[in-house]
Amino acid sequence: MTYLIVENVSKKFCRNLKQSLKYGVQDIITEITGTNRNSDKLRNGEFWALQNISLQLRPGEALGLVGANGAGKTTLLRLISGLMKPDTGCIKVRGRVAPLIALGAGFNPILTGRENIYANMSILGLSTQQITKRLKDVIDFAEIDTAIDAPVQTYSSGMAARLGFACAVHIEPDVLLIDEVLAVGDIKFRMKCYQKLAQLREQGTAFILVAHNPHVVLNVCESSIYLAKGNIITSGNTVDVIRAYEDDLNMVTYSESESIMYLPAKPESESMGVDITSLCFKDNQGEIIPILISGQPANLAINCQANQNIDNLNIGVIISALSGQNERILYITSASDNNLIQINRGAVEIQMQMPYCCLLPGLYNAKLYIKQGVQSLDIVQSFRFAVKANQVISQSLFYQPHTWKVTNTSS
Ligand SMILES: Nc1ncnc2c1ncn2[C@@H]1O[C@H](COP(=O)(O)OP(=O)(O)OP(=O)(O)O)[C@@H](O)[C@H]1O
Repeated sequence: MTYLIVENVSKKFCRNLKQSLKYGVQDIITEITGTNRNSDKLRNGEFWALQNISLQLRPGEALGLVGANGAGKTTLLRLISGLMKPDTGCIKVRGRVAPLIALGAGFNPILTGRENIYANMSILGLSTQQITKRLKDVIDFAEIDTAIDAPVQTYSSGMAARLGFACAVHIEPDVLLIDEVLAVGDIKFRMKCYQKLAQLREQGTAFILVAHNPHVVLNVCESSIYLAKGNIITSGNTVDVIRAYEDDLNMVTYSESESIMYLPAKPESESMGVDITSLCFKDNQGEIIPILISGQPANLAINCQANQNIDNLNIGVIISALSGQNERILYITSASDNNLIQINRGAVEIQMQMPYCCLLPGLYNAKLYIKQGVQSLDIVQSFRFAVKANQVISQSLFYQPHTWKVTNTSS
């Protein structure tokens, strides 16, 4: 049995409002008159928000939908929920579909929470009697208490979101469409939502979960689809799909030509005796590594030109993540390693050798300095590099190289 079949579905939009309205009127006329709409062709100013999308959903199945902003995820959920019609292809749904697209957005602000429960759940297909029977469970789940008889416009966004989620899950849908909504609410309520979803799943509810955060999809869905610019890039096992998505996310702003950074030669008057000439990562064989791999060796090669023999050098490396909050991840100095460095006149390569790169997949920035005591001799503010993984490790904060060992301890 299948709850949902999406077959070769495409949807086009037009960004120009005036043109879009004109096309809308044209479409209505051709639909009424039954003439050929040519809906598989783009008209001037139109673009495909989704193209030839096919998927199936069986009872109890959880499908993750990942992709960058504008990939078409919400559009797909809107089509499945019946809020929009596809331009080509067809969507077959068996049973009741509950869209949780924008939690609380469907509420009427001047109606009370209780009135909104009736309005919302009846739109989703329940009779007044059925709603009355479930009312207490919905209010309890949403933890709204006495505020249930106050207008929804007096609710905090968290309260409205909780009420929206409570309504959707208590209609006991066959297919639940969830768009990013699990990101709302406090941790306690989020845990409750996950438990409720697991319970619904056991009862046979299937769902599609859209999330920007790959952790959420990895935790909940066995299979996933990665959408980009309206097309399916990969589908199948969530672990493989998330790996492909994360690799693309990390590489999108990084080109391998950045893997070695050359620094312009300084005029003699500006040199402090030692100048950094290039930076790159190398493997243990001395080959340049264009992209680091979590868990594999990586040696930061700092090439310098020294115009004299110098000793007592302190090399500092500060690594921060370019994704996220730009927080500092690593701060290594040769001085704190009790390893003040001595170099001879001429060209020299200093390596900061890491037997394992413990960084997670992502884009990073390294800041480097060479100091002698408090005197700064050279500094590089920004050397960008990328890290990827050979396995999915995004549920961790860093990569810990490890092996497993079993010892039989029975005598
Ligand atoms: N009603 C509309 N009219 C015109 N363009 C639209 C309309 N709705 C969506 N789009 C466009 O279609 C594309 C897909 O949008 P959609 O909202 O489905 O992406 P998304 O993957 O859900 O993105 P996000 O992660 O930012 O929510 C985008 O380029 C968007 O600007």
